[in-house]
Amino acid sequence: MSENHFPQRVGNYWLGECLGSGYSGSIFKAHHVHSGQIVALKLQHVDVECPTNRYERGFYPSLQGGVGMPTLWQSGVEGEWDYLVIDLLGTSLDSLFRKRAKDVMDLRSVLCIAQQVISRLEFMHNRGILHRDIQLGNCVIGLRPFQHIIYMIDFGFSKRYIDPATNRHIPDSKAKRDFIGNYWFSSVGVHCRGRVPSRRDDLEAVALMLIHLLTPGGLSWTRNGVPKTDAAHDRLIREKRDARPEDLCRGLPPEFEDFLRYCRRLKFAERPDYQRWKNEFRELAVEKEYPDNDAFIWPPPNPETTVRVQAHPKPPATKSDEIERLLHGLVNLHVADRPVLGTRNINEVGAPPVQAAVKPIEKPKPLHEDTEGVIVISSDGENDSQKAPAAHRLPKATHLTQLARRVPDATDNVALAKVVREFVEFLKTSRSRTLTKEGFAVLDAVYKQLADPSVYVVPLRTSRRNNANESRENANAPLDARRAKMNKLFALRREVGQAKDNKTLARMVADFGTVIDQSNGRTITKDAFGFLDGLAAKLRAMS
Ligand SMILES: Nc1ncnc2c1ncn2[C@@H]1O[C@H](COP(=O)(O)OP(=O)(O)OP(=O)(O)O)[C@@H](O)[C@H]1O
Repeated sequence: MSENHFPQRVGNYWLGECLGSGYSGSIFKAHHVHSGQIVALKLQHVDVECPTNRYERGFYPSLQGGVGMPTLWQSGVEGEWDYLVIDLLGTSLDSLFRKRAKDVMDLRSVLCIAQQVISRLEFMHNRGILHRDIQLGNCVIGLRPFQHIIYMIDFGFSKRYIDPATNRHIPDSKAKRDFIGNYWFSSVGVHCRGRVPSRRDDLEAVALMLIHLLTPGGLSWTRNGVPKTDAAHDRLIREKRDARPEDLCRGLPPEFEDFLRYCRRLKFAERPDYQRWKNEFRELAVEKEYPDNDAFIWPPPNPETTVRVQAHPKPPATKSDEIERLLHGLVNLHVADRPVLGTRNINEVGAPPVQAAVKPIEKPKPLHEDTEGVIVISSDGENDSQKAPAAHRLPKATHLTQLARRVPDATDNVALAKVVREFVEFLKTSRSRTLTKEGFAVLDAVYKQLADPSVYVVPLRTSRRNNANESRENANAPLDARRAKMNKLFALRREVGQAKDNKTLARMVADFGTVIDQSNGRTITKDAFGFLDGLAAKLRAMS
């Protein structure tokens, strides 16, 4: 349909420049004939094959008032034109990304997109609506002063997943159905297996979109453009279906693979834990020392801090990769029952281990910093002559995970003191003061080793939902909460030297973990370091 056929005026609006055209209509900048208010007007001929304006109109009222949801100012049918008048918004993420000369988006921006888009879906889903067409072109930034907010647009494929008649979730079905969504980011379940879309699929699309932004050249099945034949579409479907999360996310912070796997494990009618994933991505941002908020700032401020991942498909494994994989496998191999530290008091400690344990093998340093699986952080500090020692330039998570794995083999207090000392030294040289989940895993392992290695212990780090409640409570008395944390850490630091046995130390480690877990930002303060230093010293003294 030629642009020349569009009317000059629709409803109370004069049409201006065309902002974009989709499958069944066009969007114009428009202004109100009386008030001059500038808006976006989505125009569709009433006879189009796919009358999405008609559907969209039905969803807007339920979405009004939500952050990042465009306001619907007017809608109707005039003559042969169906129109929606909504807020004029800014550029789509797709255009922003394409206009940029870089092949990947910076991690900070991607983490902001993750948090904001998950929030938008949480809002939509809470209103009983699925988006069903999550893609970069349907996420747009606001105009000043809302340029840091990402808006969701295009509800033409949306659907209510709560049946208004029964108030129940729509049923799953195995019946053959037409595909609704987009080629790039629609979930494997919906796109490749013909499943009925539900909340989990909106979220999986977000996961794929985030991974796409961080992958040079994008997800492999997006590289040949829109498939033009059935055969090309079938090939795309096969490629998407067969792509394993670990391959798609190789070299990315583990949160992205975890998120994709989480979405794929959700049951059809299950409510996703939006808060958990917003927290995961926020905490990753804090760990990377980005600002602790989700404001989308474009272009990214300098110096831009990026993670670069290896483009897929991965190159053939080199000899050193092979060796590294083998060694890594050996670290995880449990060939004998490991001796345990057990519950002991001062008089009992120091006995030699009853049985030789598998000696932990240090993961060899990567030969090249940009070797597969290693994140290279390019920032101002990259060429800094005061670089951290090479061992600390392993991804933080990997290093801490290795430490946690070594704890069960520390079968006497001297060995345990050595691991704790290494833990403290590592945390001290790390740029971030946040205790990550891998850091908590080290604490868990130390606690277990001190208390009773033979029983399962509840992880010290609680689920994010509890934590969110906690911070809400703390929001009423943030000063008190901070003071309580400082007092507790101060007391632990002071008392660790007086502990009489390993059980007491175990209790102190548990208290320590709980205080850090419940604090805002899970920061390791000076007293926290003091406690860990004291713990290492005490263990050595008790050997
Ligand atoms: N409110 C808005 N303000 C500014 N630009 C907009 C607005 N809504 C949409 N656009 C622009 O128009 C493009 C198409 O919009 P939209 O996706 O809503 O239309 P559509 O006809 O459903 O498109 P498609 O068929 O591609 O899904 C968007 O990618 C965006 O660039």
